[in-house]
Amino acid sequence: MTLPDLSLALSRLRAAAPLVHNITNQVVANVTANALLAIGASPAMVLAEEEVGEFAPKAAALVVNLGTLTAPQRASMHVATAAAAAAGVPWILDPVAAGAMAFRLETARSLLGRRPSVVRGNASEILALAGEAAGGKGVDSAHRPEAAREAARFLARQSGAVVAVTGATDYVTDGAAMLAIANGHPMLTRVTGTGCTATALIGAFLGAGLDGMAAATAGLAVLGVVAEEAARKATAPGSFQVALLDGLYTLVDADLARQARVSAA
Ligand SMILES: Nc1ncnc2c1ncn2[C@@H]1O[C@H](COP(=O)(O)OP(=O)(O)OP(=O)(O)O)[C@@H](O)[C@H]1O
Ligand SMILES: Cc1ncsc1CCO
Ligand SMILES: [Mg+2]
Repeated sequence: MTLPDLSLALSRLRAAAPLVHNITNQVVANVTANALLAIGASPAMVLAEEEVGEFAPKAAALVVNLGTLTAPQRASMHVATAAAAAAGVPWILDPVAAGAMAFRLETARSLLGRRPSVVRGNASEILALAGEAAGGKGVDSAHRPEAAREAARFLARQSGAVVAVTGATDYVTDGAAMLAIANGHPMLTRVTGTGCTATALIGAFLGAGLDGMAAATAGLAVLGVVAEEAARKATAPGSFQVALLDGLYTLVDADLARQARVSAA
């Protein structure tokens, strides 16, 4: 396939300033809200089962993240994704630790039936969803992304979603084409919620009207490019986290297009 054109992706996002509905975990709620504001989106964390069906149709995109899943949250996720699907609002699933616990795996599988536009996970999560390997070190991956490439392709074919598997190199597939994004920095693994941030950024690009392949590629390229610059400025996790947030705010289209290392894989 031709590579997604990232040259105007950021301008489109900033012009749209999409309202992004997040049902996410309690570790990263603040981090991802700040990342979405920095990139130019409007985040709202709306969780109650009584509210999500009203709110999801008003949003430009919905982000569903299983990181600190509880039974009430699961009920909210089913209401929100049904409402989003009915209203044509694109949504993205982050199946945090799906390989490590049965409740999450079962929840992720049932949500997959609600037709997410994108699923973004680490290698262990994607392998688990594809039924190929249980495990994961809690929320961290116990596998390399290369080990989950074909599982991602299988899962994309089976679910109809674009599947993104992250790690040192990220892979994005619609079940046929496969793209690699070779940006990023190991410091991303020393700050919590960078995968969740990747998912939220992809959600923002979906909300700006990009299709699943383009949104996933843009979101992952943005985070990777910004992380490289942040790692040049900061050499430890605390200052790196701040530099990452600043970089999301200062990044412009031309730098993204020049620094993104996206290729067919
Ligand atoms: N070794 C690495 N080198 C460069 N970039 C990396 C490396 N490992 C992960 N990344 C990047 O870090 C980000 C998060 O990916 P990761 O696969 O660690 O997510 P995750 O395990 O779901 O994270 P979390 O659950 O903590 O949010 C992605 O943008 C990915 O490209
Ligand atoms: C540390 C942690 N535990 C549950 S969710 C989360 C954030 C990274 O996924
Ligand atoms: Mg994760």
